[in-house]
Amino acid sequence: MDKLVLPKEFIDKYQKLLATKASSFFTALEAEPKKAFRLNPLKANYQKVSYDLSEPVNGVEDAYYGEISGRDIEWVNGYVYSQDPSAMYPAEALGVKPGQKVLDLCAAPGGKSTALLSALKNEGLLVANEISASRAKNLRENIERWGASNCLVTNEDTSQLAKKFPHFFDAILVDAPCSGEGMFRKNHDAVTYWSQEYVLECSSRQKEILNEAVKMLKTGGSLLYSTCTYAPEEDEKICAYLVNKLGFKLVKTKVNVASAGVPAWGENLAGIEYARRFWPQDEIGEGQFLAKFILSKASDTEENIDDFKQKNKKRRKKAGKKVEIFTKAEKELVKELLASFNLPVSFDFSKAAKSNDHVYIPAVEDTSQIKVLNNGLELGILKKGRFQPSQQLAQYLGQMQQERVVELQNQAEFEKYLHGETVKTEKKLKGFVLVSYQGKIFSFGKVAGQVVKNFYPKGLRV
Ligand SMILES: C[S@@+](CC[C@H](N)C(=O)[O-])C[C@H]1O[C@@H](n2cnc3c(N)ncnc32)[C@H](O)[C@@H]1O
Repeated sequence: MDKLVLPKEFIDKYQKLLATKASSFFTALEAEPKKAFRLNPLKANYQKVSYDLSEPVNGVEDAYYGEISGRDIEWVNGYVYSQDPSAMYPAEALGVKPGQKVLDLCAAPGGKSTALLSALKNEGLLVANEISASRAKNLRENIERWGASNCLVTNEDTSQLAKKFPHFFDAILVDAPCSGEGMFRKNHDAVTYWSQEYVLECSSRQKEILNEAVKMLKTGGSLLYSTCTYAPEEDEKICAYLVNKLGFKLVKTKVNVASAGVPAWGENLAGIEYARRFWPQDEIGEGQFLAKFILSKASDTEENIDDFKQKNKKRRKKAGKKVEIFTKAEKELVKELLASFNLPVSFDFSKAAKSNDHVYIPAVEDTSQIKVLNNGLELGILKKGRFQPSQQLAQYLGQMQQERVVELQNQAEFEKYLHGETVKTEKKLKGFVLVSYQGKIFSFGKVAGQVVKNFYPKGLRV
């Protein structure tokens, strides 16, 4: 990588803000970035990976320092997620519990969503939203790999989402779009976007997003605000906005590493020292800021919330949701395939629905008025009287030990499969099987004779 060249305005700003500590900040920005990964506790035997697990990330469950590749079987089958170590702390600090209704408002590519899904343990709901359509596609793929069944992936504008879910969530993560100063060390090009005007622009956008987020949180619910920038305008000052304008209270989190929020940068707000700043000189990871809040009292009256709900009901009626018949014969086809595999105890086929020939178990029943990329667990597609299981189902079944599996014999076979080619098998099986490599299930295949036909999705092939 080329040498990091910081804008003069940036240097002057942090020289002033950090005074005697500035030189250690600038020196740390020239050091190597820290790399880490999280394991996926939703998968069977999830700690059986080929990586060195001797250096855990302090205070983050199932997280370790080290580098992984997007070609590794562990990545392909969702056993690991590569993440900046300091970016692991916001989801940890939110402290969600299985069964809660959680929103990740700015979710792509999904680092924090996958951590929230691990914490939810398949119970409750995660709505993972991303405003950019291309980034939302990537989010969907990462969530599919994780193998969870309780996630709604949406591609919505925050205000539209707020209309849909008034005071609905127990916990919300706002990992806000920001000026990205914390990215400078690992991506030198990120510097080119930086200016003080951009910092202020980001700060206004963050307030707009939070104005909508508050409408979706229950009274007493938790909000975790995070950025990957050091700028006080986007960090402590936004905390002051949340407390002074939106009715939040700053609270302590279980994260006790890194540095404290700086009172002088946040209008001397009570509790700002509970916020955490991850500086590169803290030697944990790249840049990150986090603060946790409780919503003391929703500013809308209960009447307003009821009014919201009524309007939503009317809209749904107006949209005249098309009911698609999922016939008994179709259900039997799906059940027949599922019967060949071990299913998690939480699996509940009674909720299965059909839409445009796709069979799925919804995480949210009514999704009218919002753009949905994936709702719950996609089981597969009905095609000409046949049922073809989905990639998400293969990843979900990877939560359990399975018997109907074809194990690929070597790296060359694995790469062939990822490329979309068929492979040979000696196993006396017929029809749909799970395909695994190094004991890790990552796809469906279909056996005919001694050949495993490739069902790894075209969009994922490499
Ligand atoms: C810091 S990134 C999120 C990283 C993600 N939480 C993770 O851990 O992988 C911020 C995201 O917010 C999205 N974004 C920008 N404006 C938004 C808005 N108004 N509402 C929701 N998301 C927005 C960006 O496209 C970007 O993907």
